[in-house]
Amino acid sequence: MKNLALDGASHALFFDIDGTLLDIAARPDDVSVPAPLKTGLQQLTRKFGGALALVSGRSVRDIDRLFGDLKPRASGCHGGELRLLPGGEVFMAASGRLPAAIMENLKRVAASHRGLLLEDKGVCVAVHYRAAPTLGAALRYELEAIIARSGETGLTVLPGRLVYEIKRSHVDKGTAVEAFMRLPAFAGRQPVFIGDDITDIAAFSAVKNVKGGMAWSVGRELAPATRIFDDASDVRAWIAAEARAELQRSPAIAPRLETGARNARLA
Ligand SMILES: O=P(O)(O)OC[C@H]1O[C@H](O[C@H]2O[C@H](CO)[C@@H](O)[C@H](O)[C@H]2O)[C@H](O)[C@@H](O)[C@@H]1O
Repeated sequence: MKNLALDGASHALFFDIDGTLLDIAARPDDVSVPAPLKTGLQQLTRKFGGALALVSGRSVRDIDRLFGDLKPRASGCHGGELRLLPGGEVFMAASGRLPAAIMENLKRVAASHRGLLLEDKGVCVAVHYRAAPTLGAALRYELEAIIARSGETGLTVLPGRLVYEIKRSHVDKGTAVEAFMRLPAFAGRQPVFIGDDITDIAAFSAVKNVKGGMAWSVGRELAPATRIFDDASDVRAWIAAEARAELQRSPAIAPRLETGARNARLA
């Protein structure tokens, strides 16, 4: 078991979701969230004084669909959405949905090639090509041409795991981490970001800009992160061990998810 020696009083924890907390699946809706992961995150939220957030490319709405009652502090759409308080309001850090003309073109492209999947997440959009991996380079070219032809500035095509994300350029996972670090629950703590993908690099850089901040990658070296975990199950095992240690430290805390979510909201 990994002994990473984090201190609940002085660190803050940020987790990417797909490939970090959850195993990669064929389609976005095929992932499953093991119940022990939810209770583990709930215990860690308590241990770290509420200084824990999920920072994802998924929308916050989708995060809540997956994690149910947990409703953690979260950023969705690669920094485009922010929920700064557990169970609180979701703020749009990016300016609204993508223009209708761009959406139409993205839908046309997705429909014209077998194996492409368009995921409309509101302030960002994903075009998945996991089922058509050979399309990667041509698809990127086509998506960038759509953005360029639209005349719309401030949009980026961000490559991820067999996916291209179309998002506003002024937000990313790094700006999301910075927003959380300004909150009282996080301020003065040393942030740790755990992620597996190149879309996490902005967040890795953001935590490394804070004195004592640490960037930990999953499954591969991803500078400026250090590879710590082998895969998502390794991350989940570490969370479970940390959660067990926290339960032993304060056994009076009821492990039921509902209770934990309420406690997290108070943190
Ligand atoms: O930033 P993350 O929390 O890691 O989210 C990144 C994207 O994850 C999802 O797509 C990826 O995972 C799918 C399920 O395993 C997989 O089928 C797909 O190929 C991956 O790209 C999600 O659908 C996206 O919206 C997220 O941006």
